[in-house]
Amino acid sequence: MIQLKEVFKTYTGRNYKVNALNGIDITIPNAQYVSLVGKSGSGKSSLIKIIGLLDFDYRGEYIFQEKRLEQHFNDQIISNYRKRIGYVFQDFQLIDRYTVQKNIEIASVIKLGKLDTVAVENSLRKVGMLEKKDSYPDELSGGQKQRVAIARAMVSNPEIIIADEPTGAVDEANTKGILKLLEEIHDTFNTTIIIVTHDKDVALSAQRIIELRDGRVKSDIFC
Ligand SMILES: Nc1ncnc2c1ncn2[C@@H]1O[C@H](COP(=O)(O)OP(=O)(O)OP(=O)(O)O)[C@@H](O)[C@H]1O
Repeated sequence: MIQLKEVFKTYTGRNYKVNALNGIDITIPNAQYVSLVGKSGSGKSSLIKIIGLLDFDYRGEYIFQEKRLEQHFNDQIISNYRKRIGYVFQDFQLIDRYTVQKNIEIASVIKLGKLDTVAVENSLRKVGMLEKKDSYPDELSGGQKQRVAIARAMVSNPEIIIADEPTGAVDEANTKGILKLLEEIHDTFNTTIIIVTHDKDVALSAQRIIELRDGRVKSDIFC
């Protein structure tokens, strides 16, 4: 379970101060499939960076699987927590000069601290991309690249997948394929899925839709 209690995030610079999150209270039980929506600037990215343990500079409380996360945690502890989260990005963030397999292998080394060839093969199989393991990212369609990115997220067998606009750069047919894949992962492995989207249909594919406005939860609907 993920719990955020009264979370505030402020960006400050020499000439600016932006209150991006203004008291977020959210509980997401394990194995829930959630979409996070809201207008541009409403705080979605700020929120998933905190949930995804990519930003510790906030006020409030974050409880991750019953453990309160502390901002002074050292890198080793943080990376142990990050292993439990898989990230999927709109622009795939694959390394173009490496094959599909090598991309996943690198993630295995980073996330697991070792090359786990079985985990690499399994995650490519799960997303139906094992046959393309020797291809380079620029030989793949957008939908195929996103499948590889999902395989990369799966390599550490994460409890949570955070997907930031995963269908933002693919066409309608591939959007359906990616949503089906995320749904299968959710159903098969009980993975918690948090998907940020601007697309109403994508949002509706989730079990729950949380809408942010001005850094606050505007609505929280169970579908
Ligand atoms: N690094 C930063 N420095 C200063 N302000 C920032 C920074 N990142 C975000 N902001 C501001 O914080 C607010 C929330 O931004 P955030 O990126 O979280 O919103 P969002 O809902 O993800 O937007 P989008 O849909 O456009 O990605 C906005 O006013 C934004 O300008």
